[in-house]
Amino acid sequence: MIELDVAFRLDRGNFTLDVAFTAPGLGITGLFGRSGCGKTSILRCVAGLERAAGHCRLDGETWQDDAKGIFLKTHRRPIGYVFQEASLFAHLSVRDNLKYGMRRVPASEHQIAFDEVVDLLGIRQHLERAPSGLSGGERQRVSIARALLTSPRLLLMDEPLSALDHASKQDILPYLERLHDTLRIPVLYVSHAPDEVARLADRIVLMRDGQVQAIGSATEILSRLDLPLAQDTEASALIEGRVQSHDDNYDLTRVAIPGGTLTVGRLDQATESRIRLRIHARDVSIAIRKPETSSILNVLPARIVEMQEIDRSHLLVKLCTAGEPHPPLLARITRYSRDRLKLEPGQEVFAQVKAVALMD
Ligand SMILES: Nc1ncnc2c1ncn2[C@@H]1O[C@H](COP(=O)(O)OP(=O)(O)OP(=O)(O)O)[C@@H](O)[C@H]1O
Repeated sequence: MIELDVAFRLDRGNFTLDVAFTAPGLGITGLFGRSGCGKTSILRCVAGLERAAGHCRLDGETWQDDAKGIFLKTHRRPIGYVFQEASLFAHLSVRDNLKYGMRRVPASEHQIAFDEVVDLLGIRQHLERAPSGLSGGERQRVSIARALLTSPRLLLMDEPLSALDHASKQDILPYLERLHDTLRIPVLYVSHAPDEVARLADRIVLMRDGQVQAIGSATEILSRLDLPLAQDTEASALIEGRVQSHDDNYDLTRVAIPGGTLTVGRLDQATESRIRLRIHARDVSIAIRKPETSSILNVLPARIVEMQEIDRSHLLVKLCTAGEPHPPLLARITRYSRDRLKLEPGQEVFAQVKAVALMD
């Protein structure tokens, strides 16, 4: 199993980066934290653009090891780097920008074909255009394609969506998800947007003041009440499911999840497809008896694991659903409701889920 293994220590006067973590060789590892906590510094150290003390290995290949006096220069590390702003050559067409990336590696080492990348990122119709004529989102897709065409063994993405407006972000996210599903290249993805991390990351490294505050699967980190992602207004839980059936009459889809079924607006996915759903805390309410007369379709038996007040009127409730492996759900309710329903940890309740979003 390919694995990224890093340990960096970097002193910059009033900022010290001191981190050590491993990331799996597949999927997206989100580096998440406030501005200035050291996310970009980690990417720069992995890329060899910054020289911290420590080590950096990918799949047993050492890019840096101070103990052994090893430090590979950036151009010798098989990485693709995508920045906030697309940095394309203005005088070259999109096609030539892409070819430029490809030429950086010998043909024998090409892992991904030109056409595959072009189609994956949906940029075929732009190939002969100049970068200046593209929208921000299109330019960023070209930058990602260019990075991929260098056949990297690790893709570093530093807030690739932060310079885009909301519509362009929504436009590009499905492409990033496709990359995730299609390519077997691990990605280190820096973001300070909880929404983006929840949508894309499999694993989250949560940073604070130059250190790793927590690390774990996205499901776990998103639902930990002691961590900032759960405190956010976008707080949500991820749940894995399987498309069970489609209801043509009502245009709905039934999704089997551990311990129950969710009925959602019709999904394009074929039956038996594995999918990831996101359920916002604000869309979950709690009932102590099974509601029989509600318009809400999704009612799941669950148990209260933990509760935490988030302000004077609201609290977050962490629930676990009935079936193995008991995926967590978050519910944002009022303190008043907690007192009225006399809710407490350990109690068996029903979670009413008002809305569910498909992640991939
Ligand atoms: N070249 C530099 N010289 C000195 N200090 C720097 C340099 N680059 C960054 N810093 C400082 O190091 C700290 C970490 O910066 P870094 O860019 O890694 O944070 P970040 O989490 O990526 O922030 P952001 O989300 O704003 O990009 C900050 O306090 C920053 O001011």
